[in-house]
Amino acid sequence: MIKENIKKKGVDIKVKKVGILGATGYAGQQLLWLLRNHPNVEIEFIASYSHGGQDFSRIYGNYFGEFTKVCIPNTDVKERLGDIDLLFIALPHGKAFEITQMALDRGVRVVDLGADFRLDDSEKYEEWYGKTCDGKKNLSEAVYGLTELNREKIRESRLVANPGCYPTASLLALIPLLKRGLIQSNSIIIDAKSGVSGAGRGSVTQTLMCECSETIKAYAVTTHRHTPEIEQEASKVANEEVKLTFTPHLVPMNRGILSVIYGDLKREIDDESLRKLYEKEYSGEKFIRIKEELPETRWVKGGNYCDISVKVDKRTGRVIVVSAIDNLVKGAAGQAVQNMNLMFGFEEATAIDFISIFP
Ligand SMILES: NC(=O)C1=CN([C@@H]2O[C@H](COP(=O)(O)OP(=O)(O)OC[C@H]3O[C@@H](n4cnc5c(N)ncnc54)[C@H](OP(=O)(O)O)[C@@H]3O)[C@@H](O)[C@H]2O)C=CC1
Ligand SMILES: CC(=O)N[C@@H](CCC(=O)OP(=O)(O)O)C(=O)O
Repeated sequence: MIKENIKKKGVDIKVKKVGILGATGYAGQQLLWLLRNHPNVEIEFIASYSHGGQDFSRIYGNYFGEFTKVCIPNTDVKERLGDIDLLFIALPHGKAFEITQMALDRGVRVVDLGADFRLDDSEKYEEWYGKTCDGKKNLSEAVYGLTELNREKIRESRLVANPGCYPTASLLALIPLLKRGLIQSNSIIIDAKSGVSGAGRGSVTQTLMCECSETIKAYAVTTHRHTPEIEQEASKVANEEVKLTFTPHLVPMNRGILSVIYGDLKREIDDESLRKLYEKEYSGEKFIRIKEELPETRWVKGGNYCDISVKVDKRTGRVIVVSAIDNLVKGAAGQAVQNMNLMFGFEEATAIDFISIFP
C-alpha cells in the first residue's frame, strides 16, 4: 500500500486514525475503499450493526486477501473512541445523535454521512424525518459539508454534516444563479434521477431486480426529505427564502445521479455568458467541471466529480441546468474524504484524485 511505501522511503508523514461506523453499508464501504488508499489515514476500526465479529472481506468479496479487518459491533464503538482522531458515521437516519455527542466529548471529530445534522431547525427535522431530534444541541455547531460552498468553515469544524446525494448535485448546479440573484427563487423545479445504490444495501423490495429493472419511476413526490435540505442551503446562498419543487426518480442503474433543474430567469442572458459565469464561479474547483456537452452519469461514475452544463431556453426565458455526480462518491464518501482532508489540513484531493471509471 501507498502508506507503507512512503514510510519505507523514510518520508515523515502525518497520519490520523479514523473509525467507520456503518462500514458495511454502501456508503461506508465506498468510504473504506477510498481511505485504504489514503497516505495519511489509518483505519483503526470498522463497525457494523449486524455483522459484528465478521471479516469484512466475507461481506464484500472484492476485498478478499487485501483487507481482512473484522467488524466490531456498533455498540463497541464508544469504548474505542479514545483510539481515533475522527469518526465517520454512515448509519440510517436518527442513529448518529448519541455517538456523535460521545465522540465530540472525547475530542474526536465527526463526519456524518447521514442526515441527522443537516437541517438547522430541529422541528423541520422532526416534521420531514418523522423522528425525534435528540441532537438539538449539536445542530448549531454542525457545518453543512458541501465542500465548495463551506470550505473555510469545514476546516475549523468538529462536526461536519455531509450533504445528501440529491442536494449535492442540485445545489452545486444552482449556486451560481442563486448567488447572483439571476433566478426567480420560487420558480425552481428539480427533476432528479438516481441509481439504486442510493437506497442503500439494506433496502429490500424496491431494489429487487424485478421491482426496479425495466422501469423508471418517480417517488416521494412533494414529500422527499431532501426538499427542506436543498431549500435551506439555497435560501442561505440567495439571501431570500427559496421554495422549490423536487421530484426524485429511481432508474435501473447501480450508481449515479442526474439532476435537471428548471427556473425562470430574472433577466435576459445567453448560454455563452451563463457558461462563462459558471466557469468563473467554479474556477480553481478541481471537482466541478463546467461542460458545453450535457453531463452524463457514465462520465462521473466512481469519481468525485460534479459535471454541470447550463442552457437558456430563449423562447420561455427559462434556464435549464444539468448536473451529474456519482451518489456514492461526490454524493457521499468522496465528499466525506474531501471534508476530512480539509479538517486535517491534508491536500484536499488526497485519495480522491482519480478519473471516473468507464465503461
Ligand atoms: N447510498 C447513498 O447513495 C448515500 C447514502 N447516504 C447516507 O449514508 C448513510 C448510510 O447509507 P447507505 O450506506 O446507503 O445504507 P446501507 O443500508 O447500505 O447501510 C446502512 C448501515 O447502517 C447499519 N445499520 C442498519 N440498521 C441499523 C440500525 N438499526 N442501527 C445501527 N446501524 C444500522 C448497517 O449495518 P449492517 O450492514 O451491519 O446491518 C450498515 O452498515 C445513510 O444515512 C444515508 O442516508 C448519503 C449519501 C448517499
Ligand atoms: C435512490 C434512493 O432511494 N435514494 C435515497 C437518497 C440517498 C441519500 O443521499 O440520502 P440521505 O443521505 O439523505 O439518506 C432516497 O431517496 O431516500
